[in-house]
Amino acid sequence: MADHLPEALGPLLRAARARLDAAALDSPNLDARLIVEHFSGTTRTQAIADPMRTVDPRAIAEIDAALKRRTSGEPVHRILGYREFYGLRLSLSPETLEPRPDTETLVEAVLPFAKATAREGACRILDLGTGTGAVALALLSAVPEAIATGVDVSEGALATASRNAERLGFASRFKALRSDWFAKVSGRYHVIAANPPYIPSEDIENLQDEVRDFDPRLALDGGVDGLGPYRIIAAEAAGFLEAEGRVAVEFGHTQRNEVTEIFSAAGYRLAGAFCDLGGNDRVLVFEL
Ligand SMILES: C[S@@+](CC[C@H](N)C(=O)[O-])C[C@H]1O[C@@H](n2cnc3c(N)ncnc32)[C@H](O)[C@@H]1O
Repeated sequence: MADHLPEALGPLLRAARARLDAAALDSPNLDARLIVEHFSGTTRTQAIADPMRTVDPRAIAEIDAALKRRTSGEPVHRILGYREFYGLRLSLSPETLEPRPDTETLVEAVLPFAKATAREGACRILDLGTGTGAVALALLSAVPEAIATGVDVSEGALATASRNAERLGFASRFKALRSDWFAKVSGRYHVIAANPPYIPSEDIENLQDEVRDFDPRLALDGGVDGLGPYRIIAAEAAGFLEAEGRVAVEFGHTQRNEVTEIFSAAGYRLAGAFCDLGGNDRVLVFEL
């Protein structure tokens, strides 16, 4: 029988943490806090300042259900329905990858160039495989003069990206485009950014359960060697790049040499290489 959850905020948090701890989850403290705060509408400060504050019974039932989903392996942000990325709250849907902190490296890698380009008059950004819109919307938040097109082959992902753009106040500067990479793209861009699927097909089964079972396969599977999307991007980007524009790609931390070779063979020069917060190779920026 499930434990009865207390109705006072402090004890409720402790009980939630104990349940997740007992299920041997990686971050029981953080997950318990996120779940309790989200469904009770309370803040960390309230939990500290007023731990005996009573939580509504309906919220307790929702917290109970969320804890059950979490202990059966569903990622905490799928349960909440959103994830923070570059300071923006992005809604998720079954068709979108959960944006990861590592991808903020891609935003940081092109930001100085995007800002400088915007100062000169215009900055058009193409975000290939936009998912929730994470990369495009983060860049729009940091470069107020920029406009962005988010491309995805998934209709569901594009609907989520458009909703995120609308809710964050970027709708007038963000366009969602359904396209198989460049197939329907037109015009020229100062920045072409992509975090494409890069897992080799045969490795998908060996991914962590939370990734394999909850992130869409379309967002993960990069083909036989995981490099298929890079070959397409390297072969076609030049036709959509402004003179002196930049192409920036995220990749798996063991793929730096292969990605470099693919872009070098297509005539690009390396303009920058960036590691993620864990010190792994993560992003390369190219110019023609
Ligand atoms: C790794 S996810 C990245 C999502 C988002 N940019 C992020 O960083 O959180 C890759 C994205 O590429 C999209 N995608 C896969 N194949 C595609 C294709 N052929 N053309 C356009 N987008 C594609 C997927 O739907 C998914 O949204």
